[in-house]
Amino acid sequence: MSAELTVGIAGLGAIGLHLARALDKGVQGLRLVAVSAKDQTKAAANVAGFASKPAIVPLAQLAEMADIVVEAAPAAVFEEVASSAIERGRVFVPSSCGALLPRMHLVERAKQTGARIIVPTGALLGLDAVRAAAEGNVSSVTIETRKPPGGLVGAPYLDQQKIDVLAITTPTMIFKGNAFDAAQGFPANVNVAAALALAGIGPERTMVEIWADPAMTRNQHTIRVESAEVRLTMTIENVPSVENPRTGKITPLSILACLRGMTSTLKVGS
Ligand SMILES: NC(=O)C1=CN([C@@H]2O[C@H](COP(=O)(O)OP(=O)(O)OC[C@H]3O[C@@H](n4cnc5c(N)ncnc54)[C@H](O)[C@@H]3O)[C@@H](O)[C@H]2O)C=CC1
Ligand SMILES: O=C([O-])CC(=O)C(=O)O
Repeated sequence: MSAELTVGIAGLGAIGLHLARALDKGVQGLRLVAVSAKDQTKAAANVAGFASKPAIVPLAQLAEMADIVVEAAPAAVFEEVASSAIERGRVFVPSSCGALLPRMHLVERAKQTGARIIVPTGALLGLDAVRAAAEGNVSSVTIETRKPPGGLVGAPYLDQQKIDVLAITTPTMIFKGNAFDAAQGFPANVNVAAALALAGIGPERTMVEIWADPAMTRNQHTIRVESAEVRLTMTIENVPSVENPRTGKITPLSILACLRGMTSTLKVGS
């Protein structure tokens, strides 16, 4: 491994811009070299004060410049970012990991090109423990997500079911099903369910409940795992980002910790 790994970031929103700023402040062994954005002028203004300005390039060019490509863009452009990184044998770090579930051929392709796909814990917690449990005999994995209604706005499932989420006045379960269907119906809201499914027993067997709760001020996720060896119950309460209330502020921090773990001498947690 070279002494320094270069990083490219697709998307400069709630996740990407925070991560870019943190990398620019200096992280041992990592150097931000390129970013992609929908609005180039805004992106140029965003990186204008950086100590080391990254190049602003089209999505597919990130993989030409960076060892690690972090995807932090809408799920609609996931495939373009993922494919270019995987074809070049890069380390691909997806935020929109719900978009990976129907594209597991990318994992097969990565085996051929030598790329790695590293799904960060993101807005969730405890995926180290879930992965450990999954080495044994797991009988069930569930996640219950509760968000303020504003954190669910725009989900295709709500349109299909004609649910006006902003009209909800009491805690209401708006979805119950498996992680695969949850990711399809809520592509910008429950990437956490996809990450949990990938860490544990897969998207068909991982069960998801999504609640719209007007009393909530945080995005809350509770994981429950039952296995022959262990019982896990874990809750995270995420402060929503100002830029995007669907996204918890912990997410760019989690990705930063994930990247740091790729170069650090001491790495804690498996
Ligand atoms: N894995 C996890 O735990 C979490 C995943 N997410 C997901 O991560 C992704 C990013 O989330 P946020 O940063 O909150 O979204 P955001 O909406 O704040 O930022 C996305 C950025 O991508 C930009 N963008 C749009 N089209 C683009 C294009 N063609 N090329 C380059 N940039 C483009 C937008 O202008 C925006 O600045 C979303 O898919 C979100 O659902 C969000 C929270 C947690
Ligand atoms: O999973 C997601 O896409 C986002 C989320 O719930 C959070 O940030 O709490």
